Amino acid sequence: MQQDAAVITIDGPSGSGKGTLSRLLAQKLGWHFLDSGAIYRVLALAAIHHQIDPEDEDAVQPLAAHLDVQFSTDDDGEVKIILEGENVSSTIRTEEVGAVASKVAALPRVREALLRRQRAFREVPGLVADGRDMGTVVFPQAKVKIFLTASAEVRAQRRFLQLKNKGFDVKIGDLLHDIQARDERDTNRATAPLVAAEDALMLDSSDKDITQVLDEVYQYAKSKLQLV
Ligand SMILES: Nc1ncnc2c1ncn2[C@@H]1O[C@H](COP(=O)(O)OP(=O)(O)OP(=O)(O)O)[C@@H](O)[C@H]1O
Ligand SMILES: Nc1ccn([C@H]2C[C@H](O)[C@@H](COP(=O)(O)O)O2)c(=O)n1
Repeated sequence: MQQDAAVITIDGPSGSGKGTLSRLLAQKLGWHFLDSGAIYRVLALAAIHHQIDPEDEDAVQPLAAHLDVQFSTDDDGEVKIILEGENVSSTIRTEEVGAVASKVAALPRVREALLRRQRAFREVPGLVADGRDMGTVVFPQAKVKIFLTASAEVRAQRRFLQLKNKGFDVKIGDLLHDIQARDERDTNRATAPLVAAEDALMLDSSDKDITQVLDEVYQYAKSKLQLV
């Protein structure tokens, strides 16, 4: 039953490695995976396509409530995202879409409209949920909560390598500026700000590679959930 499914939440700022960690952890456990940032990014792209002002709550709320999006996972574990019939899996990953996502995400009625959609990902045997408010708002009853951080400079460097490898022409100074602006907006918004849940394990990944982070979180989750 959906309500019986265990949940592990992984929250933190942009580029801290939440997505990478959550995907690997879900694979290791054989659990489902929710990339909640992708939902906000898809909504941002829909707003761009429909020429809707991302700060106009009255216009964005109905778009969020009726968002025509499907998520599917292929045999290699790759997630495919279809918005209004179009494959947007890579388009949503640009910094431009990320910045608009951060604006639509600041609107309280938009967040409310997306709650049920996110909670529907909770299925047996379990869910690893990645975002900003997974442990505080969406799944406050989760037994395992992680708040993953890294310095802004380390996150900008990681994003630089990631985007370079994808063939994007980017400057590290611009990326650092974007990351700091996004941190500021995500942390200081009134509704569901980026903040660690009181019962979250705080983990700074600045000096750890992803294998170390995964191992630490896996051991912690195993002991909290009493998995063998
Ligand atoms: N511990 C780590 N050490 C080095 N690189 C890492 C580490 N964790 C993640 N990365 C790399 O950093 C980049 C950003 O990671 P990722 O996309 O997982 O971050 P994120 O927190 O999900 O960001 P966003 O919230 O913006 O989606 C990726 O290229 C990833 O491979
Ligand atoms: N649970 C969430 C997930 C994401 N957001 C917002 C904040 C981010 O700036 C933007 C894009 O997220 P990313 O893909 O970079 O993780 O979406 C949020 O407010 N709450």
